[in-house]
Amino acid sequence: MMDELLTPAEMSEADRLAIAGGPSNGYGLMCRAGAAIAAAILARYPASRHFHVLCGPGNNGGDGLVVARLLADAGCPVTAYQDDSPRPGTDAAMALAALELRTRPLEVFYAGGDDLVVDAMFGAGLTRPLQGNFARAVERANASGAAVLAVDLPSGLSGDSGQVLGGIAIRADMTVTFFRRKPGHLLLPGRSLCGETVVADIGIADEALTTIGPKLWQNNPRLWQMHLPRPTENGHKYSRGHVASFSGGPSATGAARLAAMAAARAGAGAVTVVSPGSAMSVNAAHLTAIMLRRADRVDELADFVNSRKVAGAVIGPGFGVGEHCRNFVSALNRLRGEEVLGLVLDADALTSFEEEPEALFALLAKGTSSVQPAVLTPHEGEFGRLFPDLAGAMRSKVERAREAASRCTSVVILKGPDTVVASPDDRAVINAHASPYLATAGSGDVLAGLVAGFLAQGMPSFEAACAAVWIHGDCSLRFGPGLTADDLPGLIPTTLRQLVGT
Ligand SMILES: NC(=O)C1=CN([C@@H]2O[C@H](COP(=O)(O)OP(=O)(O)OC[C@H]3O[C@@H](n4cnc5c(N)ncnc54)[C@H](O)[C@@H]3O)[C@@H](O)[C@H]2O)[C@@H](O)CC1
Ligand SMILES: [K+]
Repeated sequence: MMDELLTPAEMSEADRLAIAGGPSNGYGLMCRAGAAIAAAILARYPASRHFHVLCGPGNNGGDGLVVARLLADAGCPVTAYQDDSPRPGTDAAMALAALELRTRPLEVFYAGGDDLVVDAMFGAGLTRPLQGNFARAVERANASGAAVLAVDLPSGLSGDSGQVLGGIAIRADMTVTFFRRKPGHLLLPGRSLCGETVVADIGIADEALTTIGPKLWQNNPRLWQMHLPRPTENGHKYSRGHVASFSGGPSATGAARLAAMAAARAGAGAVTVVSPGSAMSVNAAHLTAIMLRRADRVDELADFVNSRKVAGAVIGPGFGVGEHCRNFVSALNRLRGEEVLGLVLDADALTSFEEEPEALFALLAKGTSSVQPAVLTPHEGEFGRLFPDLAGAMRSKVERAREAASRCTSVVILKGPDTVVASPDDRAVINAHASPYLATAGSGDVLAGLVAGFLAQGMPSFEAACAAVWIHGDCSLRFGPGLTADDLPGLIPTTLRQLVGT
């Protein structure tokens, strides 16, 4: 499985373990890294007019020096640029000694549109914003019109957070990294600066992962496919999970119906829209396969959940912000682990606790180890209301989601073009499987319903959340332009069929 993501610190630990285990030493690994890059260049950009290799002072620069040597050996017109020679005794110093070309200072670098630029200035070791000749080289490379291939990471980009340190970074067409991807390859804006990312095998054995124990993955069906619900021959509708989706008032009913339809398409055997009396007729006019039940008060809600064996609930989309919402969330949470198996809180159910997030966290922490955690599905705005100190880009999106999941003892789906799913047990995924067309009104309601549909069928919360995010994204990729949230539920079966068969 290649889905593990390693932070730069974990990657240097993998390097260390590989070197300790042999047979390659550090210089050997560097030569393999350089060879993988040179092979990618000759395969993808063989007709470049000139090859410019920009080298930094560390091992990333060392990889570049190996690339320059191999390209020169292959008869390519190549220039290597480096300002400060690597420290004596380092692997990069060995790479420089083996290079028969004389390096040029970075300030003379200039590329034309038919050239190839190899960015080997900084990789995992970037610690501060690019300045001086490095920053100017980045500007010239980005403005050149030449194809750009980044070694390990585009220089200027943090491999940890996917953020650009100091506002300037290489914009690559292709990035070749080693052993496993890093979070910065998937988180934005990093992902868009990497271009196509290729992972090269440089001889680091997978056993290194056993020691490192990474808990972050790229979201992929391999992580959760085995948990997807499959109906049994003798199942009946309630044994396939009954989902309740909570409607707002007469002018805010559509979101609950979208969530309800998604839950049904996820395979829940029965789905009910629970509606205030004032919106019963509006909901009734739009529902067929989905059932309808009135509940204005907490006791009506509890009665319904208990008598109809509700196994999953989604509340928040269009529900309305305020005390009534807080009371319903509290009531559902009390039933969690007793009758309601899985609870999804979205939109207004999150915003309703804006003034007192700790009250929500205290509610959600009540679970025993046998109770599945609730699932919260905030976008950045809602996230900022519940976790104001974690808002903004100062910390990596993965760290922020993990901290939030731990605080609220729940699985957190921090939505966006680089959605992160984090579990209170520290597992997390980054999702890159989605189309930008998914940014459309109501799409989050469908996601929340999908999660509830899977939870109601007994899927564990983290796996249910990861599956819902990926499947939601897959639907958007298959539909493309013109996608509306109404289209999404109808697209779910084709994706599910590919994952679970017929
Ligand atoms: N044995 C290994 O560890 C291997 C490492 N590899 C390469 O090594 C790279 C990591 O090497 P390093 O740890 O040496 O890190 P880098 O080569 O990314 O940079 C390290 C140096 O740059 C300095 N620096 C950081 N930010 C700077 C800035 N903005 N301006 C000026 N100087 C700055 C640091 O103080 C340090 O001296 C990987 O990205 C990969 O390309 C590969 O060769 C595979 C094997
Ligand atoms: K680089």
